[in-house]
Formats: sequence, C-alpha cells, structure tokens
Amino acid sequence: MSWGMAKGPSYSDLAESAAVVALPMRMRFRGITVREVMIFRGPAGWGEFGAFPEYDDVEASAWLAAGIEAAYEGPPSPVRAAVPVNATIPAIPADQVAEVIARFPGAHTAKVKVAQEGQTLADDVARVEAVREHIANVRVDANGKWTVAQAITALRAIGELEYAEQPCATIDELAQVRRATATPIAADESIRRVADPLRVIAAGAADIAVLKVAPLGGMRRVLELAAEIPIPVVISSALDSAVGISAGVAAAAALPDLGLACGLGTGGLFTTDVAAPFVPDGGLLMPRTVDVDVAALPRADAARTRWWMERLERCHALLPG
Ligand SMILES: O=C(O)CCC(=O)C1=CC=C[C@@H](O)[C@@H]1C(=O)O
Ligand SMILES: [Mg+2]
Repeated sequence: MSWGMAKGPSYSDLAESAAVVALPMRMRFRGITVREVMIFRGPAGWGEFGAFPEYDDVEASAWLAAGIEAAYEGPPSPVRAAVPVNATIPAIPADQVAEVIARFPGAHTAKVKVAQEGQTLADDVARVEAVREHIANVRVDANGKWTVAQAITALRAIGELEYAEQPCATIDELAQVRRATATPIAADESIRRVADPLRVIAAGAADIAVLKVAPLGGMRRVLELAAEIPIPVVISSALDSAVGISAGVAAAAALPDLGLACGLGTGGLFTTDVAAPFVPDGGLLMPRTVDVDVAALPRADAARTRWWMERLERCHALLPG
C-alpha cells in the first residue's frame, strides 16, 4: 500500500494528533449506545481508526490503513457531486419508525435492521410495514443471524424487498437462500470479515456487494474491489464519525457506476459528532472535507484513551512497510 509518501507515518506521527472520542448515540445500534473512535490528522486532512472493540488486531489494522490513507493521501477524484443514501432504521419498535425516518428527508430507500436477538419475526414484519408507510423501497439487514430455513420463512413473511443483506452467516448459506427465494441477496460480513472478499461473488452467492471503506482498508482499495466485482455495489458506513463518513462519501463519489443508495447516513445516529455531521439533503450526501474543532471534541476517559493508544501501536506494527 502506498501513502503518497516514501514511508508511511510512524506510530509517534499518528499519536501526536490522535484523539479518542466517545460519541453518544440516540438509540441502540449494533448493541451499543456509545461509539468510540480515534481520529488523527495528517498532511491531507483527518483520518479515523474506529475498528469495533471486539475485532482483533489483524482485522483492526485494515481500519487503521484506511484512516492513514485519508489523513496522508486524501480522497480519490470524484466523478459525481452527490451520493444517494438510504435511511437506516435500527431494530426499534414500529411506533418509533416515523421519528427515525424524519432524520432522512428525501430518502427513497430504507434499510431496516431485522433478526435482532430477543425479538420476533412479527416485530420485523411490523417494523418493515411501518417503514413502507413512508418509503416504498426497502432493504433489510439480518447481520447473518438467520438460519437458511428462518431466512426463507422471514423473507416470505416480509414480502417484496430491494434486497436482503447478509441473511445468514456463511457463503454457502447465502447461496442456498439465494436459490430458494426471489429476493436479491446482498453480502456484507461475507466481504468485510473474510480473507478473500471476492469469494462470495465467485460462489454466486450474492446479487449485490456491500463495501465498507474502513474494514476493507481504504477508499482506493474499495474502488479496486468494486472494479473487480461484476455485480452492483453499495458503499456503507461502519458507524463512522464524520471523519470516516467523509471517506465513505468520497469513495462512493469516485465509483464509476453507482445505481443503488449507499448506507452512509448513519451520522444521524449520534447526538454529538467530531465535526459537522453529514446530514442527507433530498436523500443525498455531498462529498466534502471535515473541519474538526479539537478543543470541542467529546473525549473518551483516560482508561479508554490508553486502550486505543495501545491498540494503535499494535495495529501500526502490523502494517506493511
Ligand atoms: O447500511 C446502512 O444503512 C448503515 C450502516 C450499517 O447498517 C452498519 C454499520 C456498521 C456495522 C453494521 O452492523 C451495520 C451493517 O451491518 O451494515
Ligand atoms: Mg450489514
């Protein structure tokens, strides 16, 4: 990987401007109510290192590479001025759906979380029905939580969808669901959490590829992957702060073909961000750099900051070069 300089930044280069922040969320998403990330500044702007805490160092080092690319190389050249985004609906009760959708004015597509532990298929159906009252084009995301049989039953009950994202955990199961239902299947974890992100495509297990900039190692890596993937792609967030979203929007704006709404509107899930949040306007996000007010950052406590600094050091040591 090249950083646009002879040698990548050292650990102390990164540590010098690194800030660990704790961003409170409006509602539980991915099982959390506070999102911690680290941001740092390089010659090209701000970069984010926000690998989910449960990820090991090898996996997390790809997220660090993405942050370094943003801070030391900056974004690739855009080919479009705006990126359509979907409304993201957490696994909330149906009666809270309207309030969440209001934060995505002009969105023509909604992504609804389903298969949440402790909930039933009836909860999922009710949530999707409530969303359809506002937005007709709906996709769901089960985060791999259904068995093949549960996926087939659930997709029949939920009815017509744009696609079902990661209905089951494995590539083989995705292929089975894809053969058994008419619902298009999107792969997310089967791309971002595996050694070979192209295997799910080669296996004929997906109709749509979900690509996330941070876990895949950066904007340019996502563009390379998209060029190799013969099915439509969607670029989505990794629950990033405004710094990471800026990289996601830049990658989506640089994609030669983009026919589907991207999952980059998650800034609205936070009550506080590291910079002016990316708020969709008419269902669109515009690529732009972010201006971080360092003095106003919602810093994490000393123990969490130490945890992130140590992780930065370990992950930095795993980067090539
Ligand atoms: O795609 C979207 O609308 C928003 C992003 C999103 O859903 C996710 C972000 C980060 C972690 C994930 O659990 C989740 C996803 O699975 O796609
Ligand atoms: Mg997903």
